[in-house]
Amino acid sequence: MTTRGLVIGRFQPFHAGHAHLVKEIVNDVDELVFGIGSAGDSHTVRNPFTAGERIMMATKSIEAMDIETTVYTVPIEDLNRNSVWVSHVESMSPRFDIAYSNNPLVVRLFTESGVEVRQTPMYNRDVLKGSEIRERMVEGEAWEPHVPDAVVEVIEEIDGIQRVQAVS
Ligand SMILES: Nc1ncnc2c1ncn2[C@@H]1O[C@H](COP(=O)(O)OP(=O)(O)OP(=O)(O)O)[C@@H](O)[C@H]1O
Ligand SMILES: NC(=O)c1ccc[n+]([C@@H]2O[C@H](COP(=O)(O)O)[C@@H](O)[C@H]2O)c1
Repeated sequence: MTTRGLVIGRFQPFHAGHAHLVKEIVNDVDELVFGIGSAGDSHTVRNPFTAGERIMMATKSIEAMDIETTVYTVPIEDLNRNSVWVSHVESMSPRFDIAYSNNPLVVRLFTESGVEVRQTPMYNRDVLKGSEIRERMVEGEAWEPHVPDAVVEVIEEIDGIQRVQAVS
């Protein structure tokens, strides 16, 4: 039977740590659901990019990684009710067997719902962190080495740096 994993994060933006994460998970599963969380949010300091923009970043970056695994990208909006969030995620996603996250609330909600959760190692977390990369964009410091080339291209296409600076 096909084993399918779900990973959920905001990916604001998709960075090199996320690329490591995807490589790690696809060693484990036959198919991956890539959940874009807080999908309704954009144009804020914490969530500058729209769900569509994040889908482009993730899809193009994962495509360039040349992996065999089928990846489904699914946008998932927040819900102001943690107790039913897992059902909400399940209603938006292909069926999955394992959820991958290091977020304590996400781990708790899936575990309480009886879903197996696996945690994965963090790589070079000093720099490979969305908040750090967004800060570098605001300050005009080098952020490009820390994201896949495809993300640099998408951010250029959408004039993303100007937006991140404007909403900061
Ligand atoms: N450097 C990293 N190496 C490996 N996994 C990572 C790394 N950074 C984040 N992750 C994982 O990616 C998933 C999604 O994370 P998220 O989108 O919150 O990224 P983030 O870098 O923590 O962003 P932010 O600083 O905006 O919260 C989480 O499961 C997290 O554990
Ligand atoms: N009640 C809810 O809507 C709820 C609960 C837990 C996680 N989430 C979302 O899951 C995602 C988790 O990703 P991060 O690990 O990047 O924070 C976020 O988008 C977060 O908003 C939403």
